[in-house]
Amino acid sequence: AEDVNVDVIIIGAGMAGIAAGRTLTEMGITNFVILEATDRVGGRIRNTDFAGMKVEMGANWVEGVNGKELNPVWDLAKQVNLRTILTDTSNLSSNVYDASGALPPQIQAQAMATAQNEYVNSLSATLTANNDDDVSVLTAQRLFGSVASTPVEMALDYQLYDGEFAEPPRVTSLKNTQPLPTFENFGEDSYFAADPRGFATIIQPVASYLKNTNGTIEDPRLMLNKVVNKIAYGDWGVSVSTEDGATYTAKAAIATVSLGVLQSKLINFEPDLPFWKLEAIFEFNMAIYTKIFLKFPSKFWRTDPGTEFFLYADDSRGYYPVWQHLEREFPGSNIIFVTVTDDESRRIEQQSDNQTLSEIMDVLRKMYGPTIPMAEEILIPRWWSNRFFKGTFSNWPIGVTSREFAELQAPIDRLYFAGEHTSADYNGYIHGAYFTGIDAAKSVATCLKQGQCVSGSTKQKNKTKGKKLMEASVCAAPIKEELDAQRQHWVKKVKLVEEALAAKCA
Ligand SMILES: Cc1cc2nc3c(=O)[nH]c(=O)nc-3n(C[C@H](O)[C@H](O)[C@H](O)COP(=O)(O)OP(=O)(O)OC[C@H]3O[C@@H](n4cnc5c(N)ncnc54)[C@H](O)[C@@H]3O)c2cc1C
Repeated sequence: AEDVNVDVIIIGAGMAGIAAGRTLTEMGITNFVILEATDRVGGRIRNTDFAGMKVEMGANWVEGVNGKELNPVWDLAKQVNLRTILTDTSNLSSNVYDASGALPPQIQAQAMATAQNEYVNSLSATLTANNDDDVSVLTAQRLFGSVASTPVEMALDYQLYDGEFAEPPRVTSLKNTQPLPTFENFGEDSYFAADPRGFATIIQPVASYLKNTNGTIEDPRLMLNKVVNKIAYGDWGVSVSTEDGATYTAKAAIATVSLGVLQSKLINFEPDLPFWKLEAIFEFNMAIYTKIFLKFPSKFWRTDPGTEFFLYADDSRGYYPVWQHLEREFPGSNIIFVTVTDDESRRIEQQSDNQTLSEIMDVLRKMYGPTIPMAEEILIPRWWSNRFFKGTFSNWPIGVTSREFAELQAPIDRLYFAGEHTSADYNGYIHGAYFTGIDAAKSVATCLKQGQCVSGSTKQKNKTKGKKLMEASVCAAPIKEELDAQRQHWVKKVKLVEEALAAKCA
């Protein structure tokens, strides 16, 4: 088996990993390898053939455009002349359906959703200004007295929150998502990538240091089909093993694998990651967002201006709720897609495509009547089942403080972490991944070139209790005593209740 020694190992060739390699190069470090599990560069930005077109199974939008700062992803899109279409959801309320067909414009429901969004933002600002504890988005909705309850309200609410974070308002942190830095800093607009070369073309300019003389990404340092299954680390450096039996040793490594992968057992860390790191990894959420594409022989949906998005308001929140046609992107293609998230994504990933198709046809017949044609093709991405992703993007849940988030980002010895889930302001997005790759590479360069290496937790010292619990076996005497004492306490209480009842019934 191979045994390679380099300065730095980058794990993962998504946006974060490729950006990290560019920054290392700019800082004079060129002796590195990029180990990528799949056979391609791009990670969660990936298109595929569908019904003679190219559709994006992963990231689709440049989110946050036309604002006070330039989104670096928009800059990249401009550099490669990416074909994009401005997304417009302003007309959504006139395009709502329920089980009995099209509904009249839902002006009131949409006005409520918009007003609520503003209220929720200002509450978040107040909490942050007063340094108050975080609450969930749902808590804010309850305070406002406007929890979505009818099917139409739920569909609009779903589009607004789950449609962005892929998890419901009851899960999502208010302080860390409302307002969202992506739209605050880069602008309110989003552009939908519809380019036959694929959205991943935006990585081309970032990867120029990996290009051969023909301009294709090909470099001996970029190693595809290399599945990392072990990372040994210490203040001496890192040693990374792959499933094919090779070992790579380096002064430092940058792991850009997704949060879902970190939460899985794919990579074995040696020594085990410290408790504070595990806690941060397991507290944060890997959400699931699934776009299901359908090809029809003919159109039965509206295509007049402003009808790109349409909603299905089912009694069950999140049941095939958000629809989009691709008539503007690919005229005459007769392709639409529906977005589901979270538990629905998990359910759908586990059943057959035919089962999903039949559920979808039932919904569409309710929306448009029984005579619509049958779909000819269906495409269901399965990001959650894929061991190299285990979900689609991270969502900041209620309960994770910024200090705990810093633990998610923090390096341990010479092992650094990057990837979308480590971006405090832009987690979940391509631009988040991009910034974290650059930042991690800068930290590594500072460590290797100037000997200034940071490591560890910001609250490691406060964490000794949890750490002790983790380290000690449950059978260790002191813990067993504590559990026994607790059990005794409850046994006593139950006895009291039993006695009281017995006396009453006697
Ligand atoms: C369905 C979907 C929709 C999205 N929509 C948008 C959107 O519209 N706009 C937006 O900005 N963002 C969107 N995102 C999020 C965006 O795609 C990600 O934030 C970003 O691409 C993540 O980049 P990354 O480099 O952090 O991670 P990744 O792209 O996941 O890169 C990590 C790489 O590590 C590799 N890897 C994993 N395990 C191993 C291992 N053991 N050994 C070696 N390599 C390994 C993976 O194969 C992958 O290539 C979406 C994502 C999905 C999936």
